[in-house]
Amino acid sequence: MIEIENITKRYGESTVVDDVSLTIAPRTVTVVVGTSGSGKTTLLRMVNRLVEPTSGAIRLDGEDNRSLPGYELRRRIGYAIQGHGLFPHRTVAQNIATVPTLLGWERARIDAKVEELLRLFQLDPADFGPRFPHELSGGQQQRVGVARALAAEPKVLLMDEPFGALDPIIRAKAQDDLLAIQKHFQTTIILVTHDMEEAFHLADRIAVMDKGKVVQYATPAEMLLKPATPFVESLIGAGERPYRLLAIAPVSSAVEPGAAEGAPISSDASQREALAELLWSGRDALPVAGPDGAVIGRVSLEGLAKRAAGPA
Ligand SMILES: Nc1ncnc2c1ncn2[C@@H]1O[C@H](COP(=O)(O)OP(=O)(O)OP(=O)(O)O)[C@@H](O)[C@H]1O
Repeated sequence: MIEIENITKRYGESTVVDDVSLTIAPRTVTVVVGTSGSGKTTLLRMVNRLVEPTSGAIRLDGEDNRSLPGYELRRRIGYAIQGHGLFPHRTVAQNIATVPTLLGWERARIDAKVEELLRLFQLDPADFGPRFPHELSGGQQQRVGVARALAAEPKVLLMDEPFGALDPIIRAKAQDDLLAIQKHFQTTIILVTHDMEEAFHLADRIAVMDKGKVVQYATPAEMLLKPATPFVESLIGAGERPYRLLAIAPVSSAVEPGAAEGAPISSDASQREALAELLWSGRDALPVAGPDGAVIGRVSLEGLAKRAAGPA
């Protein structure tokens, strides 16, 4: 659990993070979105104390993040940034081993971890381990950057526009990989992006920042249903793409197990029709009827929000 309590950061006269409070549940993905300069990066960096707050407190599992020296805190918290930040003169394996080495892990444990991570990120250890960063594609470098951030098995991973430099197709793949890995390691992730589609795809909860303040902190579905301010509404409405994606996909490909109340929707209907019905009726989920009329599962607002943001 991460508790951010009344955190403020001022530089001279300007308040760049203004009295922000957020509670982040363990093993969830929280995405911070907002316009450029709204304070997203500053907020993130106060968690691992790359930036010291002017006032307020941050607790990790109940422990104030000032109870450790900054460098020690940063060994415990993974940090991945845009452009990956790999050491150019170290191999991929050495890059991933950076923090475990600092922590004094035994060689065999480090080697096993490097191999496990490379495999998880679908990079053959024998082939990629000995390479240098410039011998990798952008997408591969990014994966190694995230693998390095996870090497010491941090409970918390901070990510600042980690996929910003990737083209849209690789980006969608990288996001899916991240979700799989987050589930595997049960990591708590805070990720900063300016991309709403990315936010909807990845987030359990989204924090929208505007001028240093968090103006809404909610699940994607809640945000779709009830944007807190016109600014949030404009962010959500920014792209037609999610709705187009929903319009071309049938409900049958979004069916989840489970029950829901009320009249069922046909599995042949479009996901956009299902979304319209959900929003219109204020329900979280609808039962889905198969071709023979029998209920085969449900379609949920949460599930559709994720799909709308996902790859086509
Ligand atoms: N060290 C600093 N000294 C003075 N002002 C700073 C410093 N760091 C950041 N700022 C200012 O704080 C504000 C918030 O910056 P921050 O990087 O947190 O925004 P952001 O939301 O992450 O923006 P972007 O999406 O453009 O990266 C900006 O106006 C920035 O100029």
